[in-house]
Amino acid sequence: MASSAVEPKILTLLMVVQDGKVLLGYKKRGFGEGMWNGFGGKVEPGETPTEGALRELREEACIDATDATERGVVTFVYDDKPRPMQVHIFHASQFTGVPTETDEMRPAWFDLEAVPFDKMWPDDELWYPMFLAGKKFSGTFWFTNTTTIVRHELREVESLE
Ligand SMILES: Nc1[nH]c(=O)nc2c1ncn2[C@H]1C[C@H](O)[C@@H](COP(=O)(O)OP(=O)(O)OP(=O)(O)O)O1
Repeated sequence: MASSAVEPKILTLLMVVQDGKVLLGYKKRGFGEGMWNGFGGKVEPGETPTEGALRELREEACIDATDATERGVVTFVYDDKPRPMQVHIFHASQFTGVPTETDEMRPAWFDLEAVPFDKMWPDDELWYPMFLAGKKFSGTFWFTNTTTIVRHELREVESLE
C-alpha cells in the first residue's frame, strides 16, 4: 500500500425511531459496555455497511429493519486503540419482529425528549440533533482515556458519497 495512514475499522450503528421514541440497547459486554447506544458492530468481509447494520440489529435486538437509510459517517479516534473506527450511522422507522434482549444488548424505548445522554457516548449528544432532524452528517471525534473528547469536527453534508 502506498499510504502509511492506518486503515480505519468499519463499523455500524443503527437507531430505530418510531412514534416519538428511539430504540436503544444497554450494552452488556464489549466496547462501550454499560452505556446505552444504537445497535451495531463490525462490518464483515464481503458485506456492505447496510448489510452489516441490518445483521447486527438482528443479532443484537432480534428485529429486521425494513427502511434503513444511512445518515452519517463518523470516525472515532481513540488514543488507546491502534486503528480509528469509521462508523456508518443508520436510521430506520419500520421493522418486523419484537425487540428482545440478547447476550449483548438489552433494548428499551426512550422518548425523544428523554434520550439518556448522560449514560451514552459523549459524542452522541452532539450529532443526535442532526440525526433526529433528518440531516446527513460527517465528522471525526478524537478521544483520550476512551471516553473524553479532546477535539471534534462535525458538519452537515448533502451526500455521504
Ligand atoms: N464514540 C462512539 N459513539 C457511539 O455512539 N458509538 C460508538 C462509539 N465508539 C464505538 N461505537 C459503536 C460502534 C459499534 O456499533 C459499537 C462497537 O462495536 P462492537 O459491538 O462490535 O464492539 P465489541 O467490542 O463489542 O465487538 P465484538 O467483541 O466483536 O462483539 O460501538
